[in-house]
Amino acid sequence: MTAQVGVIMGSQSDWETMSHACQVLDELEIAYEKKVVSAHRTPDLMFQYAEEAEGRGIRVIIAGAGGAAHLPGMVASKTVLPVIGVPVKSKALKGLDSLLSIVQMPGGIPVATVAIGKAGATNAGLLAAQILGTSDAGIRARVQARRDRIRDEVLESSDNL
Ligand SMILES: Nc1c(C(=O)O)ncn1[C@@H]1O[C@H](COP(=O)(O)O)[C@@H](O)[C@H]1O
Repeated sequence: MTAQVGVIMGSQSDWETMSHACQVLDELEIAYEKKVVSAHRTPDLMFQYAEEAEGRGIRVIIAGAGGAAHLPGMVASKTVLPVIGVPVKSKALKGLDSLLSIVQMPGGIPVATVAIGKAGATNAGLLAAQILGTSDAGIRARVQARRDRIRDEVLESSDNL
């Protein structure tokens, strides 16, 4: 199946976080590709990836990076596909640096920024699914079923107090 979501990250060390986005996509039966691409360390590959993604059938890009997290914004500058930025938790500043680097885009080039770390990566997977779901009833139904399951788990959690 052709990948509809491109999951990219600045370093292999981001995988622990970004794997949570991929888990959601697996769960919702959405085809994706995953790759290490860095604005800083592999700038030519980054531009090539951003320029070629749409032509390969990618519809949404999830980009995770930590520290001076320029990857999501730079990718967004080279494609009109929606880019979801995941701030990876950094050691020195606990991801606040990543968050601010990703969220404070100049007007005109948006990056949809989620929360720092695992919850953000999970939500990035869900947001990508919801974007694809606007034109795919099957994905919409699977997202709704996941919501229903979470609701039921929360309602049942009172029984274990
Ligand atoms: N922020 C970026 C970019 C980028 O934005 O292009 N490339 C790598 N990195 C980040 O550097 C951190 C440390 O990377 P290493 O663990 O490889 O030293 C990672 O969180 C990565 O996302």
